[in-house]
Amino acid sequence: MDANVILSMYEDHPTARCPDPAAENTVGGMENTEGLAARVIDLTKSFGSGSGAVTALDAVNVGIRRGEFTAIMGPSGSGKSTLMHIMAGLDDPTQGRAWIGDTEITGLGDRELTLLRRRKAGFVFQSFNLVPTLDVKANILLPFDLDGRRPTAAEQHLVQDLVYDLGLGDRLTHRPHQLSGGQQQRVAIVRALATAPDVVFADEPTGNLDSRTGREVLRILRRASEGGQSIVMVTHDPIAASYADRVLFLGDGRVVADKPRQSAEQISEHMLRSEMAAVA
Ligand SMILES: Nc1ncnc2c1ncn2[C@@H]1O[C@H](COP(=O)(O)OP(=O)(O)OP(=O)(O)O)[C@@H](O)[C@H]1O
Repeated sequence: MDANVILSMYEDHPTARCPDPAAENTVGGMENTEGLAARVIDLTKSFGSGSGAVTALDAVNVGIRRGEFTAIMGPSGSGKSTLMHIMAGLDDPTQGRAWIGDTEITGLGDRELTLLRRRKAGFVFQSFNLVPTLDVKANILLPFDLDGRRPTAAEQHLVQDLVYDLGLGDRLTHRPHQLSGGQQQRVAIVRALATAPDVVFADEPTGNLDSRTGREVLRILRRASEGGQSIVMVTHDPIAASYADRVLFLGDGRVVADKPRQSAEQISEHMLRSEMAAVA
């Protein structure tokens, strides 16, 4: 893994900005925007052009409530990762607007966006993993280092608790290549939560984990949301999604259902029904 790619999550991320978002500041289907940790309106994302063009997102409106654990589900190719990348300010929409907290990120300069991401957001993305030249401890403390500060006493406690809960205590001096995929994933999770960011974006955070560790991660994410952080998690796993307060289902680049907490059985049933509808 190229260290520059990983650092780019926290450092300047060169992207083409949405030049002049023309949409009115009315948020379809969203209540009071003050309670939202992140939101997007009329979000459209296309890749390619001409006959090869793909519409990954089609006029999506989503608000992520503060202190809520939101799961995003949907068939492969439905736009989950694209939505999360744009919400996290790691990619730009073709059209539409996006906010983290009260700050609109579409049109924001690279430097401001970097600072905002660094201070307000945490990331667990499979494609953005650990810096290979740093040991586990340094990887975990990277967001603090890049922000030019040391963790506060409370943050040190939080990190220690997370390291203990996720069984990484005896791995702090190891480099990523000396860890299993699941251990690397756990380090990424500790790093994402270490600064207690307002919003954590997690793409398949339990994907590489055995079921016991996966449950521990989900409990930790739930606990973080109960403490007031917002969690946005893309997952294919109905059991993982059953830990969330809210489940958004995407289909063909649109939000096709927005449900309050569901059991794993209800989620599986919904997924099955929508997959059958798609092939009918
Ligand atoms: N960089 C890209 N260039 C071209 N097409 C892309 C690109 N990124 C995504 N797409 C297309 O956009 C659509 C949505 O992709 P996305 O990765 O968001 O789906 P997903 O729901 O996260 O899928 P999965 O569950 O398989 O990870 C897909 O058709 C995909 O092929």
